[in-house]
Amino acid sequence: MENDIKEILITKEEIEQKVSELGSILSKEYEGKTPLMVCVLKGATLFMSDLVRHMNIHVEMDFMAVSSYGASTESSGVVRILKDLDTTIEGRDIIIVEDIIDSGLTLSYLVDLFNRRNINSIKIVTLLDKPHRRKVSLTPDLSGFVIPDEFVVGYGLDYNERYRNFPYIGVLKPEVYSR
Ligand SMILES: O=P(O)(O)OC[C@H]1O[C@H](OP(=O)(O)OP(=O)(O)O)[C@H](O)[C@@H]1O
Ligand code: HPA
Ligand SMILES: [Mg+2]
Repeated sequence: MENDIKEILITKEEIEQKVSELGSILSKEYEGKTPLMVCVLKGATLFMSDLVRHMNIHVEMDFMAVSSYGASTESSGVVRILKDLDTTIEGRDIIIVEDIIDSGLTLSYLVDLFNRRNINSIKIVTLLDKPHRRKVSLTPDLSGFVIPDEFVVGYGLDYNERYRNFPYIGVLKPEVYSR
């Protein structure tokens, strides 16, 4: 299983340190407010669950499932909503929590959707940003690591639903997805 990884890009310790920093920044930015943290399933689950434990303000959590990759390393370009929010978001301060922004298609779709629903504010926090592959212009408000144009897995990120449980971010060997 670990043989499928070409190199470790970000270690477990580096992730822990960064997530703690991001949690502190968000706690200060949202002091006195109760933001609604929206986790984009499934990739962002590990990041979200660690991030909220580094926030010392009240937060609410909700989950949205969208999918555009399937069993591929390229976005299909078609974003499908598989599960919508349970919470009414009118008037809320929304923090969208993502594991990675790649083409930007998933998030630009979600941001457009939220902006049509009378919210108070919206910010994007992502653990990883892969800016070289953007197909739409989109900049996160807060990002953990800018990474090169390689397909990565681990800490929530998958290839064909596997590798999400790896504690680090690793580059997948190309032969894994070309075989
Ligand atoms: O910027 P983009 O090119 O849109 O790519 C980023 C999105 O792709 C991945 O999700 P995916 O659709 O693979 O679903 P998953 O989170 O369940 O793996 C990832 O978790 C982001 O949500
Ligand atoms: O590099 C990636 N890895 C896993 N899932 C992804 N979804 C967009 N980019 C990636
Ligand atoms: Mg995926």
